[in-house]
Amino acid sequence: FSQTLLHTVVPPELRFAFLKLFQRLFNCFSSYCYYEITEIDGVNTNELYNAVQLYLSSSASSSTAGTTSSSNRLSLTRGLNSSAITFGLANNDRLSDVFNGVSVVWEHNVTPRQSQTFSWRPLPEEKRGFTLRINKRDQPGILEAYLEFITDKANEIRRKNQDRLLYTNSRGGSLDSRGHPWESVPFKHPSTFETLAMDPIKKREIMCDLRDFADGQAFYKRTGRAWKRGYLLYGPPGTGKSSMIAAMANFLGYDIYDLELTEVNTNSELRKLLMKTSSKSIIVIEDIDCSINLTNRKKSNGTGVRNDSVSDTRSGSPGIPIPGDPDNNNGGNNSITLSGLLNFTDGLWSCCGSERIFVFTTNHIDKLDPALLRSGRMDMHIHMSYCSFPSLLILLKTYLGCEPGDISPDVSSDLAAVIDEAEMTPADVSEVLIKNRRDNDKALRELLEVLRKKKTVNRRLRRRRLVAEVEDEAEEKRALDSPKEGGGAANGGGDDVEVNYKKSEEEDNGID
Ligand SMILES: Nc1ncnc2c1ncn2[C@@H]1O[C@H](COP(=O)(O)OP(=O)(O)OP(=O)(O)O)[C@@H](O)[C@H]1O
Ligand SMILES: [Mg+2]
Repeated sequence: FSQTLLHTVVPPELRFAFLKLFQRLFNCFSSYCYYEITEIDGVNTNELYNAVQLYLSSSASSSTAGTTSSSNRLSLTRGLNSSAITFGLANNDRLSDVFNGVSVVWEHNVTPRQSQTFSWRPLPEEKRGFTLRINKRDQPGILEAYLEFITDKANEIRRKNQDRLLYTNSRGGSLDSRGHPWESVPFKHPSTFETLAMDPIKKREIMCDLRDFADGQAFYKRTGRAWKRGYLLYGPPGTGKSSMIAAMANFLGYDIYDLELTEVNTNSELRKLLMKTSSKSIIVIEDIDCSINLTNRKKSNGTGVRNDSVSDTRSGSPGIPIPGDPDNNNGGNNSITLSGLLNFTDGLWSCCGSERIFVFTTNHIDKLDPALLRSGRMDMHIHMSYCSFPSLLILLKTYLGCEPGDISPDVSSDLAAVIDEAEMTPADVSEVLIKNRRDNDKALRELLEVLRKKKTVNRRLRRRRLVAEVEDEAEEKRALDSPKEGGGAANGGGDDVEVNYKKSEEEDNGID
């Protein structure tokens, strides 16, 4: 009641001035420094807040030496489908900690947000933050080292926690009440580099590359490069591109942001999504050739409809994000373009975090714009191929528990003889193995049979294609040899040019 009375009687300006004066007096006489770490810092999520929360939750749960909570009340949370339980400080609870012999106090503050008359986006209903209290005489030496310690510790906890997060932008560009455009679920894909069937040498190369990247903070700083790396995975469906991404995430302990480009309407929306990704993450765009008209680098028609016409393609100089390009700072109506995507991976905005991996996948590398493929943009092109003999050995081991020594030499050489020509994907091979996993001999017999059949079919198809090609060539030759009919040369010259132009464009696109 007294508070309501105070609010109604005392004008807000006076109340504010009084509060400020009181704070100044308090600061003069207090022997402590206070640091506020709020959950949202302007537009961005404050990574330090998350780190502190993780650090304190582990301290609170294990009640390590030196850490004491002022009350026995802790909040417990377990996310949907998550296997980890997180301890947290309850609202407005305190916890004291000791670092390098200096004691500090943390307080978790949750206050209801003042109702606002206007806001650009819905804000969370409450303001959350931690207050760190350090004695003024200890503050100069300890603060920086302590915060660094907390950040490292939080990263370690995150890594130990087996649950990675998988984020999607299925809501399009709209934000939730905490200002996040991404929705997350615990990521539990069991694929690892051990279970991934591919050439072992190539696999080792990729693993070393990933390890070098994760440990390369000093290298990237020294060379003046942004701490990010791009991988392009290409190959037919079912060769393990998505499994490879999961294996990468499990190997490095990174979260995955699965970016659905068709849900993003404008380049600025794309940029906002990028800004809201955290470091130590893999940003994935699957089937990039299907998600966007990647040859269209021109301004779209402004209706939000993508312009797929041939006449609009291949404009602009490839490879360079165009400064001042209307696409890059559009008013909100333009649909997403290639230059927007290139800026996303490569422009200045792509460096608004660090330690990030971009992975694009495609079934048709020949359909991609050279701008996307140029070196420095996608650092490594990884071909996921049909099942080879070394890949088959990995599948036999994971699905049947068969070591190479367990397979009879005859069967082994029979398999080796047909596997390449059969052109079967690891997904197809694993289907046969799963079906017969109770009986290894039967599985191998059936697999051999399927591979042989597939090899025969492939040979027949290849022969038919060859005959058709020879016939086409002969027909073309006949057409060139025979004299031109009618007087169409003067009139139809332009058409000839048009046809030739289209043909060369098809060739450019890599249609073989
Ligand atoms: N190289 C591989 N090693 C192990 N398993 C594989 C491999 N490739 C495919 N598989 C199996 O096949 C299934 C499908 O593979 P995956 O989704 O990774 O293929 P993809 O290349 O991403 O296909 P798409 O191009 O259709 O997206 C996986 O669940 C996995 O079990
Ligand atoms: Mg896939």
